[in-house]
Amino acid sequence: MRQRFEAWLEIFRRSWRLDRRMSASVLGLLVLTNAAFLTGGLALRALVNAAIDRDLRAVLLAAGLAAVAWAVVDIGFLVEQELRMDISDRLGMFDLDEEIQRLVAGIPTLDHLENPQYLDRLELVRGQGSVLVQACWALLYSASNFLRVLITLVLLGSVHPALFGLALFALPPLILKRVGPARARKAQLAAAETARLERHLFGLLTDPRAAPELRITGSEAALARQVEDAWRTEGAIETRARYIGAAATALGWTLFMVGYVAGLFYVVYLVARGERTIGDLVLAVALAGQLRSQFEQAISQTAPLFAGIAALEPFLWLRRYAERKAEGGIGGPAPDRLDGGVRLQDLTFRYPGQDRDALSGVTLDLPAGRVVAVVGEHGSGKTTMVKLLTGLYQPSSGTIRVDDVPLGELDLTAWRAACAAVFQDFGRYRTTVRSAVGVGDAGRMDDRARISAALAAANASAIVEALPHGLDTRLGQEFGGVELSEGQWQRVGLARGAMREHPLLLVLDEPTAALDATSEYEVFQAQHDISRAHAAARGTITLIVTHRFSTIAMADLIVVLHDGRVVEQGDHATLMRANGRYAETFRLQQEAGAAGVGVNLD
Ligand SMILES: Nc1ncnc2c1ncn2[C@@H]1O[C@H](COP(=O)(O)OP(=O)(O)OP(=O)(O)O)[C@@H](O)[C@H]1O
Repeated sequence: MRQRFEAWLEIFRRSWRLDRRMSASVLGLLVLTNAAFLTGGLALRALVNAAIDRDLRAVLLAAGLAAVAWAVVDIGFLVEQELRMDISDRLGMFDLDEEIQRLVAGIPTLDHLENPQYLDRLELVRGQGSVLVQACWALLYSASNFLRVLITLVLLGSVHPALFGLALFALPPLILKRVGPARARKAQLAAAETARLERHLFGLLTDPRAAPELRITGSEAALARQVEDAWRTEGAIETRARYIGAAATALGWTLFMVGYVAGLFYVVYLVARGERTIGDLVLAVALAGQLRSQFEQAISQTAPLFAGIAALEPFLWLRRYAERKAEGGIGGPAPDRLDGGVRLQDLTFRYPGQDRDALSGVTLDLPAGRVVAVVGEHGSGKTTMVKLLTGLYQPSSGTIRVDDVPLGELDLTAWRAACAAVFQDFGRYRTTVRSAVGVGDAGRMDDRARISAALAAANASAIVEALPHGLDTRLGQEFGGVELSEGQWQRVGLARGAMREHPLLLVLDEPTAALDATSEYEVFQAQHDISRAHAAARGTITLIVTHRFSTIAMADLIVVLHDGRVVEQGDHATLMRANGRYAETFRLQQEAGAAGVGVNLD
């Protein structure tokens, strides 16, 4: 509750900072319209009294005052609403939405991207900045509206104290109105996972890369049905919530109308008995009618308020989550060079929601300045090890030490800046070639000389030379650019990985899977020289993950993983002499290579 209050207060402060004049105008208009409303009510009473006394001058004066007052109420409301919307849009889009994006992008690890709680919250808060600000201002507007209701009740009470009772009948619509949004909020959260699934499946159906497989397998119709099912499930959850909300609202207003009609009948009864004047009846009819529309307005303004509350909860959750995650990222700087190396100590990691470890009790020394190859069957934990080494995930237990300093005590961002990586799921950036390569080192995105050097290191210069605008050629057919083959995309990815000069840890996770054997050999030869140069400059460790053994015989250390554990390690000659798993697969691959068949460690 306190956090919510502080969040609203913070939004007010931000509104104020964004546009003081406009914020002050909205506040001023809220005060002015209420004062005008009270004046209008009093003028109406004076008008009725003057009419009964047949005092024409007083009638004209009161009528003029009432007309001006009601005009200020109506026009003031319209202007105030416009200004409020304007602040909400500006602050929401340019400040809060940006903050949400910053929070999302600023989380230094990756595990949240697989955390359903995180993804569901993100779904609810994405692009909701304006809704949050609108809610915050709607809170003030609602307060001003209730003040107006109070003024009306005081005026009604002056006709007969029993008319105060009308306020009680206003409670049911207020209370029952909350049922709808509360239900909708729960329904949205319950349907968030289905909504994500629907978007994912729809994305697959419209993704040109998935299209060939879908067409050949003929599974588009089945996938489309799944999209439809997910959509229906999502729709059904939300529709049910809407029906319940509508029924509750209808019940609330019915109860209010019963009280309203009863109140008026009572005044009519008093007038019939001669205990009240016709003037009292006119006042009661006018004010009670206003009371109804005021309640309607006050309650309708609670809709943006509740929408804001629905977005505030995930917003605050996301903030706390990002803060907690960022805490792990504050630490010492990365070393300038590696002297000892990186040590994995009893390292265990389990993915969220999984029932088995992806890595289990791994203890391993990666000596500075060495080329280390990690091999193992599919699912043995190679990529997981890479993700832990680059700080993308936090280990479940055990430690990683960089020259004896636990990775957890280093500033994660600084450590990442000292790493360079090419992953097997490399990105296909549909931008210019310059950006697609340059993003490999954000600080040097416009350094054409560095980009050309990185392309040369990845044996990709020839690809760029053949493009119509060289480095400035746009990639990606769907954006009117040039489409690359898988192997060409992979070389661009390799060039991106080569952007950072002299990293401390260079990771190549299956970097050549899309290349033919000759290209792969060339890439590894070139990489070998680059790795040696890096090693001499900063003691860089090059970590290569691959299935093809022919390319790693030259590594200084080969680590064989099986089922998340290290089962063999040593250089090629040692492992061949040991005649274990590695030696067996190496021989099989050589024989298969001669026969043109692929063999992995599986
Ligand atoms: N994001 C994830 N969520 C849950 N489990 C995962 C995730 N990524 C990998 N795993 C599981 O962790 C284990 C290790 O996976 P990892 O990707 O590290 O294997 P790998 O050796 O790199 O495999 P490959 O050679 O196929 O790339 C596997 O059992 C895999 O199913």
